[in-house]
Amino acid sequence: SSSLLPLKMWSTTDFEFGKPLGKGRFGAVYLAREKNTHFILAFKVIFKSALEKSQLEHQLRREIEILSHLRHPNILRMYNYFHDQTRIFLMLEYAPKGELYKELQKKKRFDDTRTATYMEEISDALMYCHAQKVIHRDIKPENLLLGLRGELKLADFGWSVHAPSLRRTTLCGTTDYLAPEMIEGSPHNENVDVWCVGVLCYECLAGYAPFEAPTRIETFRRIREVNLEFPPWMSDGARDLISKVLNRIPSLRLPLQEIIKHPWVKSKSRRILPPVFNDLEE
Ligand SMILES: CC(=O)N[C@H]1CCN(c2c(Cl)cnc3[nH]c(-c4cn(C)nc4C)nc23)C1
Repeated sequence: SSSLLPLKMWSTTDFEFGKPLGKGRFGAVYLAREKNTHFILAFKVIFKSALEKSQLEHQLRREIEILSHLRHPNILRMYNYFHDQTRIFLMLEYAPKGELYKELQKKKRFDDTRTATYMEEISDALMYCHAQKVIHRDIKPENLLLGLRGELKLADFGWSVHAPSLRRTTLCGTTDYLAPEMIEGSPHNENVDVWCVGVLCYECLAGYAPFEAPTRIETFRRIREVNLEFPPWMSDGARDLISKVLNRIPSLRLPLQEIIKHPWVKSKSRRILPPVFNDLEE
């Protein structure tokens, strides 16, 4: 059986590299193709020198440890990883339809069917993460990719690689998705993820984030007060779901299991699951 074979040690010579898909502080993500099988994947290259300067080695180790065990149709897969003298290489699933936030910028806003489908997909992915004791997956449109059938792929693994056009140019990244308990610095649990699902649902349907404000301080105040106003085009079903998820008290937020069963999600979602097939190392 394949378990008797020594685990294949990959190297860059096994691949042909294509265009950069995104660039970041630590390196870049390239399109790549395995030479023998022509298998297409995304290669994240991280420079050890940049990593050492930022003391993020432990975070990268933790992220690699977590990601290598997560297998879910709506979580971007990490097939393997290896390193050479100067760089670390993460072999990642390639998401052919790119980044959700670019799609949102293009379409301005999504309809109920598309948004409810995303809500079912991301809730299922997060239920799977929470079952593996993995929380706080920095959910925001920049960290969500789209698979072959347009399905959501949670692509977060610690620090985001920004494609050439940065979306939110605020200093420390977007504040729109921070949960109240994160702003107050109180301990956060997996319910921060549930809050982000509510913010994402609103942003997909409205075309802008629910607590957006000219300054970060005002955004923080709107978050703490859960100052929610819905655009006229937002359906009652969506307003009901968002109001039950965006609760200031983490434990009172509608749990993921209930989001998936919510009448608006049940009636509007058109989720399709990809067929399971053998992937790179099997
Ligand atoms: C948060 C983050 O990692 N952002 C980006 C950088 C490239 N990366 C990708 C990763 Cl890690 C995986 N698959 C991707 N597919 C694409 C992409 C496809 N199109 C048509 N356009 C793009 C862009 N990008 C990726 C994710």
